[in-house]
Amino acid sequence: MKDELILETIAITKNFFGNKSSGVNNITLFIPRGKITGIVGESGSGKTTLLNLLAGKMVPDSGDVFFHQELLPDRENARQEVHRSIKFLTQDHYEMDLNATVWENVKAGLSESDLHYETKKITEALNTWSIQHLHDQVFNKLSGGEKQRVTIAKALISLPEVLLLDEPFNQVDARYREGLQQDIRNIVTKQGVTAILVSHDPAELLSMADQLIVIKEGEIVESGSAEELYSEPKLLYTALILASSTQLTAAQAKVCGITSRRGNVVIYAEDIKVSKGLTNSWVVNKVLFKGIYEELIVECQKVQIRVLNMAKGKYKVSDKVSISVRRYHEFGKFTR
Ligand SMILES: Nc1ncnc2c1ncn2[C@@H]1O[C@H](COP(=O)(O)OP(=O)(O)OP(=O)(O)O)[C@@H](O)[C@H]1O
Repeated sequence: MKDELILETIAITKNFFGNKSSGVNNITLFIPRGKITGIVGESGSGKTTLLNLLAGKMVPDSGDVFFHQELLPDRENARQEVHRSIKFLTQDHYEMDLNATVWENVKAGLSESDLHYETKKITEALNTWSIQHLHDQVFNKLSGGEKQRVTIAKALISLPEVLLLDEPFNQVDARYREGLQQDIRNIVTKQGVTAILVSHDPAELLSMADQLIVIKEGEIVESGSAEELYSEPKLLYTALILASSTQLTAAQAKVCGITSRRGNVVIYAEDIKVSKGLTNSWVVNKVLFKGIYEELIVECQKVQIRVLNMAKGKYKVSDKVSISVRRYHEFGKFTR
């Protein structure tokens, strides 16, 4: 069955100061209802601009945005229902009352019909987002992560149809982050909310997004399921942005035992195995601590590659090792 679309953009362009290298260019995009769409791209590629256009916070210079197949009105003129149906969650907390308490802020997210159940609804929301103990604290005095959880609680208390998330978890510490990601997933699957997520964390996008859109210089350059794009990236840009990896020329790849006909090789850190024995022609240059695993930088004939190593402590700097490459990706010289 075909996915029902909730938001569509047809050839939208937004340039700042007439500068064609900024903003977004000619983007046509279909957002399926009840799914998480992830948007990924290097800094300045236009991700936030695209979210602003989808939220009606910016008006495109040309092209149209449709919500439920109707032209999306801009926020200034928008009917209240559209405002309530599309929630935009940023880190600047622009919709929060900085001097009001957590309780008052979350209450401000309630729709009129929910006001009868005010206490019950707010208590539930505070519990869901683990902020019940902060209910009488002033918003401005909270930590970055606490502010973010209050902002999410307010945005979701009246169950919007679409939730736009711009780097929603990057101020939240690791202890809460996974829980919040799971909560957003649950809201999407159980309540049918549609989420659009911008993040710089590939692991977050790959684990959360049903479909991924890759943006470069304001244009969509690749899209597909998270798994597809990770396993079979068509572009060098996508491979480098989605995984911890090493990019090699054909000559450098030869040192790793790879004959490349296309000229550019990318090896994901997880696809290289390091061991002691056999040729031992590689040397461990660096051991990077990454928490539950390590990344090793190993070198041979001036070629350095990045290797994911789960056996923490097994290798130290200057150790001689052998490598075997399980999988690699090849790209043409001019593949962007
Ligand atoms: N209000 C604005 N006025 C002028 N230029 C802007 C404005 N907003 C964005 N831009 C420019 O448009 C381009 C895209 O910016 P945008 O914030 O959408 O990128 P991004 O992909 O979200 O970046 P980041 O990952 O760093 O947040 C950048 O070159 C930026 O400088």
